[in-house]
Amino acid sequence: MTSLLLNAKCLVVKVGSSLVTNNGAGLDKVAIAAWADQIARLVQSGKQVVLVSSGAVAEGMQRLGWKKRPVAINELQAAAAVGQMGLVQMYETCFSSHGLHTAQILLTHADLADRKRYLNARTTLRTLLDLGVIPVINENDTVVTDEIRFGDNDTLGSLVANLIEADALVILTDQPGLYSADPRKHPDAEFIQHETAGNPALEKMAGGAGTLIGSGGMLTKILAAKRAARSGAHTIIASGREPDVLIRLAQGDVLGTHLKAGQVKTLARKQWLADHLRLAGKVVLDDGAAKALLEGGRSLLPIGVIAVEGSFERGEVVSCVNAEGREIARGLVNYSALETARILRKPSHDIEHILGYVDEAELIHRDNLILV
Ligand SMILES: Nc1ncnc2c1ncn2[C@@H]1O[C@H](COP(=O)(O)OP(=O)(O)O)[C@@H](O)[C@H]1O
Ligand SMILES: N[C@@H](CCC(=O)OP(=O)(O)O)C(=O)O
Repeated sequence: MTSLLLNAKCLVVKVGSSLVTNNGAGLDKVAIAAWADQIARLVQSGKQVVLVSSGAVAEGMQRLGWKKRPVAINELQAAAAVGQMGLVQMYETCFSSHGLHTAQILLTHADLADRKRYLNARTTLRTLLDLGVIPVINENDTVVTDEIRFGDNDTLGSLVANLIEADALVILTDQPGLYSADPRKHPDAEFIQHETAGNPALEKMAGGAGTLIGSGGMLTKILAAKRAARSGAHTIIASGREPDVLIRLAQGDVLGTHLKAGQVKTLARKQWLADHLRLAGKVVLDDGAAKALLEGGRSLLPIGVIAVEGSFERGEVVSCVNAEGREIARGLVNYSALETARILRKPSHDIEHILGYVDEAELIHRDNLILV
């Protein structure tokens, strides 16, 4: 068995807060220099690497002399703004000693939910990679609030892997990988070396964050692997403290937990639809429409919709639920919630008569729809 990184050309490497900041003690210069050194060697060997780094809040707290993580969102945002300066300074210094440029990219959920901004981010990232620059990504903590933030960078890492259609996502953390239970609480837990990403059994093994510095714990890593697998990316969860971990993985050594992407790759546009973490609204389908989507691969017509919820606009992503309320698909709507409420249960040839105009015969075209 060889490492899933052996043949990967384009990778996303994510490093967690506890690693980057030495458990909140301040930026770990030695560790950061070691990852930069490894990434530089990977780039020199022809690979493309995007770095997703946490640690802004923890480093900001350290710089401001705050002992306790604040609860107030404005204080967290202030800490992130201070800490992000330290993070990028450190990465720039470390990578420039290898003759490599770095680029700071701060993303929010809204950036990836908006199709134009999503495509802009993708083009910029690809351009940077083609130029041999190392993009250093974090969430734009200063402008996001609790309801709209990714929160943990595992999720962000998987969305970035999907965005650039990376071959692998490497999540470096403070444990050697995934165990059958949190090893901090269950020292006898078994190590998981190989699994298929998306196996529901993994979610039961994974617990929350191990320290007050990290967020999300193993569960967000397992869910990130499931998400990344949809675009064909394998995930490796490994210890960032293991010497030369990235190099050894790239040479074929099996370190950490390898979560293989089992499923067929979803088209990039459909992947973008699936990656929406928050949806603008809901349409409830009758049984016939649900069947047409699930079994016939058909578009959703207004006649198959029995109710509408939320206040979405044309072009937003909505959830399609069956009569029992279970989500079966999601897609880009051609009509707003108000318009949909007026044309639901009606045949498409009546749309013009009801609304005074017609955009499309379908409420959601099958090219803009993904089953979930
Ligand atoms: N099944 C598990 N296997 C390994 N670690 C686990 C498991 N469940 C929970 N954890 C915890 O997840 C922690 C890593 O996640 P987290 O604290 O969020 O770190 P990071 O900042 O690297 O994202 C570990 O320190 C560990 O205590
Ligand atoms: N964007 C935040 C990261 C949030 C976080 O704690 O993520 P992680 O440690 O990767 O679980 C920061 O830079 O502080």
